[in-house]
Amino acid sequence: MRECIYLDNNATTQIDEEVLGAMMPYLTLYYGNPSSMHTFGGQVGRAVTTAREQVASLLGADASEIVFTSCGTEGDNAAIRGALAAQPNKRHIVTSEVEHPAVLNLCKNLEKQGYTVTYLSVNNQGQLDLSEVEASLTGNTALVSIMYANNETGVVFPVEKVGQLAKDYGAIFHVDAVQAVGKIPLNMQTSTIDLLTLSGHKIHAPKGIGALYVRRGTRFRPSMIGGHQERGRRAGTENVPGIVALGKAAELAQYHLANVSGERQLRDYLEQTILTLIPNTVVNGHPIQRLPNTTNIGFKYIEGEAILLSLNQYEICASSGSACTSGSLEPSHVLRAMGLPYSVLHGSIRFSLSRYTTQTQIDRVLEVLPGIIERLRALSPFNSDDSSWLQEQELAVLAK
Ligand SMILES: Cc1ncc(COP(=O)(O)O)c(C=O)c1O
Ligand code: FES
Repeated sequence: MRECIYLDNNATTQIDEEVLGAMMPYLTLYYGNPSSMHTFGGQVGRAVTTAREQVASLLGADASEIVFTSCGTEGDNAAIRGALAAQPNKRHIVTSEVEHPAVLNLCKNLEKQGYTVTYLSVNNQGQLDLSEVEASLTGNTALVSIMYANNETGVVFPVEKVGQLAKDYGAIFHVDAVQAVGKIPLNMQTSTIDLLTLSGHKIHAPKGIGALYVRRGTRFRPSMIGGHQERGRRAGTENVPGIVALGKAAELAQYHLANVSGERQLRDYLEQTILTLIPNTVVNGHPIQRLPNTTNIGFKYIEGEAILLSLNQYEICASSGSACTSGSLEPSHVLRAMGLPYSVLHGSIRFSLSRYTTQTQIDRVLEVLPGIIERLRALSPFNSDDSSWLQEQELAVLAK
């Protein structure tokens, strides 16, 4: 297996060694079913209880409010479908144009089933307009679903202000916090959030495990029907090793939250040096209201995919847009919603750091990147905003 300088942590993260150590015995020795009556199963049940407490503690929630799921996508689906099913007479949903496909495509699907969906716009720094949020709400709004932080730009939404508005109109408030958990301190005790999604593989646990926070008293119907697991909120024999891993990852995330300033400093150093060394570069997203680990940079007049391939030759992993849309060569829906010009839309790269990122790694990126950009720009068919080809492309994007 090849190793790389891994700056794609918003796509997925390395499993922490302690997390792996914690889950291993539950793949081998302790294979009992947590619902079994015998002691062998019972000890496994206790491990699930501990993990539930660890996840609850990271969120400032009660353990009874945590439902384990298979991933962030399942959490988003369960939250949205569960909140809608519990309020069959309300047929309106409010979300944003920049959500992850787990929310966006589900909402598009729900429109076909007769729901009306308002997709809130963002400005050119990726921010919501609170007056637009308020204007969108009605007594028929069943649910407001917005992300805490954007996976592509790292822009953080004013979640509590949106939640307050949702409450004023009697709507259930769901937050996709897949990118925020472990990067921003969260406390459900003082929050307006009713339902919150998180995913293990973004916080150094394995893929295939996640959790949904369901505030006590929230109207919610389960999507997965079967046994009594997760207090009837998500049937199916528990993914015990995954759950134990998520619990440990949550405990470690809570510990590391105190040190995110180191990550932020490295991110700022990377970003500032790129902006200084390389002409015609811009940061996409609000400069301050952003996750500490993410920078999305537009390198004007070149294709992001070409930059990625060149970085890959130096064993540097970054990304353009989100993992699930990259490969399609369609410009990112998030950057498009921000109304960025064509030259930036196509030449944007996301670097996302983790607690494992080192100064040496960032220095290596800064050593090779200016040369890559210079070479690619020399080959580019358009290298200024006045090129007629570029102007045609701008018009084509606007027409879409
Ligand atoms: C904001 C956001 N929501 C949801 C998901 C989906 O999570 P999972 O990959 O665990 O299904 C992701 C992962 O890319 C994400 O970034
Ligand atoms: S599934 Fe990860 S970015 Fe979309």
